[in-house]
Amino acid sequence: MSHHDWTHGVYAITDAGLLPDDAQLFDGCECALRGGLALLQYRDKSMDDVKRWRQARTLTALCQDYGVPLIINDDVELALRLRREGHANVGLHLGQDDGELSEARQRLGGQAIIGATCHGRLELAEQAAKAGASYLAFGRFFASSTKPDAPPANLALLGKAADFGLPRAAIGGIGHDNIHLARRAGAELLACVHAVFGGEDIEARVRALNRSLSREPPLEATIQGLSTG
Ligand SMILES: Cc1ncc(COP(=O)(O)OP(=O)(O)O)c(N)n1
Ligand SMILES: Cc1ncsc1CCOP(=O)(O)O
Ligand SMILES: [Mg+2]
Repeated sequence: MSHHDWTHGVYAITDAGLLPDDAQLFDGCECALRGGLALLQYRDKSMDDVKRWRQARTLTALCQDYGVPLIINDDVELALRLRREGHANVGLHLGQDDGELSEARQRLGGQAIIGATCHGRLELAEQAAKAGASYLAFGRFFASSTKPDAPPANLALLGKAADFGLPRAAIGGIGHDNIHLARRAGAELLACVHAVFGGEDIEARVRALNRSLSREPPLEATIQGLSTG
């Protein structure tokens, strides 16, 4: 677990429409993990607490096998319950309407990974950084079939967000054709639903995304290379 670098790479997010039952969810996530993930997020908007607990618990154990953190979307109570069971690899993602980040930080402790949605707004990123966020998520950058009405954001924002000193996640329509653009603009984490889970051979899809990323080093590495080389 400790050697895993969660701050760079593909950040896969589950979708209950694309992975409609336990078997498809667990199998799809295992394939994605085999392809190489920085982070996996469990995103399920249902009110079915029994299902959510069962699925999140199994995904936690699966992620542990691969040394990858599991991020719970929206639900601090679920994340807390898993951490209290001893799953130190569980984190949380909070949007602007999902509760106070500072309170979640207090409850989950200093070690938990907590991400924050900042849409296209640097002032939200500043607030989230001050409240104890571990990473800042920006977007949507491209058209998204998963969340078409998410507020749009401009890629130039990612460069401006470097000063917060936290990993930047890009989300919204990220896929094979544009992942390099989000990386080049500064995103360390490339968050995808459809590009990972929206087709056959999930492992191959993640491997292809990783190959695109390896051809496009992080912005800071490029700048450092230019200044030293
Ligand atoms: C990595 C990442 N970034 C943004 C979001 C969106 O969070 P939110 O605005 O709360 O919207 P929902 O996902 O809850 O619909 C995310 N989940 N993950
Ligand atoms: C949850 C969320 N928030 C902004 S866009 C989005 C959905 C991302 O899904 P996709 O990668 O399929 O566009
Ligand atoms: Mg949310």
